[in-house]
Amino acid sequence: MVLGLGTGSTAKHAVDRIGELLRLGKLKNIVGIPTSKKTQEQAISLGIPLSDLDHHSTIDLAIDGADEVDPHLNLVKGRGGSLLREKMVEGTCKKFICIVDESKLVKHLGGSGLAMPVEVVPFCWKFTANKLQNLFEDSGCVAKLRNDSKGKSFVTDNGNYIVDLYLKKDIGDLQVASDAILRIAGVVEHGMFLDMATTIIVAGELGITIKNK
Ligand SMILES: O=C(CO)[C@H](O)[C@H](O)COP(=O)(O)O
Repeated sequence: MVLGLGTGSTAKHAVDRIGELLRLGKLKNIVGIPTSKKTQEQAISLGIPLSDLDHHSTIDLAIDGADEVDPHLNLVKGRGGSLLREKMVEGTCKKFICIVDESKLVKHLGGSGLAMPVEVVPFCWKFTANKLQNLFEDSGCVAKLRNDSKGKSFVTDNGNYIVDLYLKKDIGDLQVASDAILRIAGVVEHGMFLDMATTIIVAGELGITIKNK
């Protein structure tokens, strides 16, 4: 079984558990495809055999967290900065299980006032950020370059920057917005994961809810 290994504080628990099941001999014949360098390091430390998309063009199952989930199981991801590799891995899997707590449930993606991440090439990033801000002018968009904890530009695993879009209103049709973002030169990928998750596991005060596509 080829398993996509997600990134973030939630996915970390799933990867730990996969490592534990392997160690106990309860899981066999699996290979993991990590969605970030951080997850790769974690998986190596747990002894999970790893590979990549060059060797496995189809993934059986991916498990990851998300920053926002709408009622149609569309997601915002990438506030942890790993959206490109996550989208490459999760875009090629037969089943994508996303685990969140109920604070991540929203009516409309991007309407929470929190960041909608876009990975951009560092070359003339201000040009790209301005284009993004202008694209969503009607939604009161402010585009900001993400900084790391030392106040320097955050650099992704792929050597790119992240521009976070802060929206005052939702951006309307998500597929139209996605296509428009991807048409801007300088954009590598965005954090809207549309129609990709097949199952959402939501942890709430009253227990666990499972939503299937
Ligand atoms: O997309 C991601 C990383 O790029 C994460 O899955 C997302 O940010 C959720 O993280 P957490 O489980 O820590 O809340």
